[in-house]
Amino acid sequence: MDETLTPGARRAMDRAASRARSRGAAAVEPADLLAALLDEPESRASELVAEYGMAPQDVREALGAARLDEDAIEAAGYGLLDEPAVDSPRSSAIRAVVGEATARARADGRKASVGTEHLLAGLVAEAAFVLEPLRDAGLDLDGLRDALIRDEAEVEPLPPLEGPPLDLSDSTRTVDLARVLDASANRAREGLRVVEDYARFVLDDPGLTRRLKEARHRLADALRGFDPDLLLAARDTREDVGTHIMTHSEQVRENPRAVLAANFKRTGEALRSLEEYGKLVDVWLAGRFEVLRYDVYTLEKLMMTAVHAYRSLADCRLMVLVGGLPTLGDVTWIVGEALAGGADVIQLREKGLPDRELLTRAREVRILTAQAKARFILNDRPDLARLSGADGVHLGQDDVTVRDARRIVGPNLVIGVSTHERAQLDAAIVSGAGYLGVGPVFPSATKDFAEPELAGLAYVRTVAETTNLPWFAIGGVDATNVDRVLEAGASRIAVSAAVVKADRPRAAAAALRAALDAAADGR
Ligand SMILES: Cc1ncc(COP(=O)(O)OP(=O)(O)O)c(N)n1
Ligand SMILES: Cc1nc(C(=O)O)sc1CCOP(=O)(O)O
Ligand SMILES: [Mg+2]
Repeated sequence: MDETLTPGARRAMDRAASRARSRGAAAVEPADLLAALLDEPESRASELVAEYGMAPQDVREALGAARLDEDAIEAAGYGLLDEPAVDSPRSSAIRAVVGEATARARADGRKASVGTEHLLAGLVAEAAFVLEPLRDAGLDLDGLRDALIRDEAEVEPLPPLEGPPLDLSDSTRTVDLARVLDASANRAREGLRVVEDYARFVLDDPGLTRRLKEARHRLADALRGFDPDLLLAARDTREDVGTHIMTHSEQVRENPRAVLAANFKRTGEALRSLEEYGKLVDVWLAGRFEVLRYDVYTLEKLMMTAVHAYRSLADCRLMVLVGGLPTLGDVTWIVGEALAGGADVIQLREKGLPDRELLTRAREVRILTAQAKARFILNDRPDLARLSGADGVHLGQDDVTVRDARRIVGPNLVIGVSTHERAQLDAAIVSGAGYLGVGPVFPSATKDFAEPELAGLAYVRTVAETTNLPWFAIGGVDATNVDRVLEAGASRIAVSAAVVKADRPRAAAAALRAALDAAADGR
């Protein structure tokens, strides 16, 4: 480790590593660090979070952290680390967080020590997606961000301004204002473009790209409210003192995700500047920047959720839904066969089992999937998904909403949503779904659908053209028709009967896997 931590920050990093280990995760993630920071109520990070609306124990509860870990540790047979886990692998997100924290500590003039408040600032700056869901539970995230993420250039307090406020009848002052607006307009335009490039080229997501493009056009439209000649005439980039000031955190970007996070931040700040200084020109116009700023916050949340989902499901292609089996032994056997055949996601879909029995089965599937490095999704039940340490939960149109489920499962679990038509697809994406079920493609032996309810291959084609969020074609898919599903644009499928009711489940899964892999190689 190259950064120097205060004892409190070091304890937090060690606890984060223990939490990651107890989840069976390969690397420490931002949510591990957040929960670990709040384990000590006396830490500066805990005090700050309490100051901005949430008691640390409420945050942990909202994250599902403390109980989840204890249950997962117990269920998976892991022990908490006795030794400090300072050398545990860190995800790229955590590295960005610690890099930012180190830069913040330096800016505070405390070269020798990164404190818990700097780690919290790093999380707010580089991994805001773990804190976003806490807004619903009462966290004033904007206040916390304002308190922690001051511009480093601002650390040296400026002397108070003397003299009268901006006088727009004075032409010099008009030029000053025009310079502010021009610079902020450029920052907002550029920031949005960088973010759009991420949606377009990294996520390859047509829906998100379109929404960002629309936001860029709305910005351009609002900017027409200012006199363009005046803004251009006031531009004086060579003499702008700000162009020569580069902070450490502006120079270092660890990965494309860090570029994305920094540019959302930059765009939000520039829009705030346009809004505030715009009030001196036209209050109504200022309101348009405010609306745009909130839209950008929503897009930030959607995109960060998508990035998280891509990362957790990027390589997954074959989901097998397991359910309707008489005993735990049957479940264990089928899951083992499906995994051996190449399933990389197991969804436990049991209807009507007593909760306790369902949780026992879920915990068993969690252990089997973790051993095989596969994902585990629980159908219908966010509460039991959290208790069993699942990677995610699947919700249908009649199940609890994504918003409500998020409050139960916390920020880390992926939430999948069933969609059967275009309107549901759009709504699921906006709701923050991490992946989608797309079907029913064909009549199913597992679930009854009336003929008009079949979404068919046409819907598969629509989804393929609309989003690049991970999605699974589902409903009657088997070895006889999988090629048609793949030709329609699917690259992932979810099946039940084709594997669970097969004479040789392992071979059935392997045949589907081979078809999926062949299609992926051909693309
Ligand atoms: C991947 C996937 N897609 C769709 C569903 C169906 O969910 P839902 O509509 O809630 O129906 P039930 O499975 O609960 O009967 C799914 N489970 N998985
Ligand atoms: C549970 C379920 N949901 C669907 C949907 O379209 O939302 S299709 C389906 C059944 C999936 O099982 P099988 O592969 O045996 O048809
Ligand atoms: Mg359901």
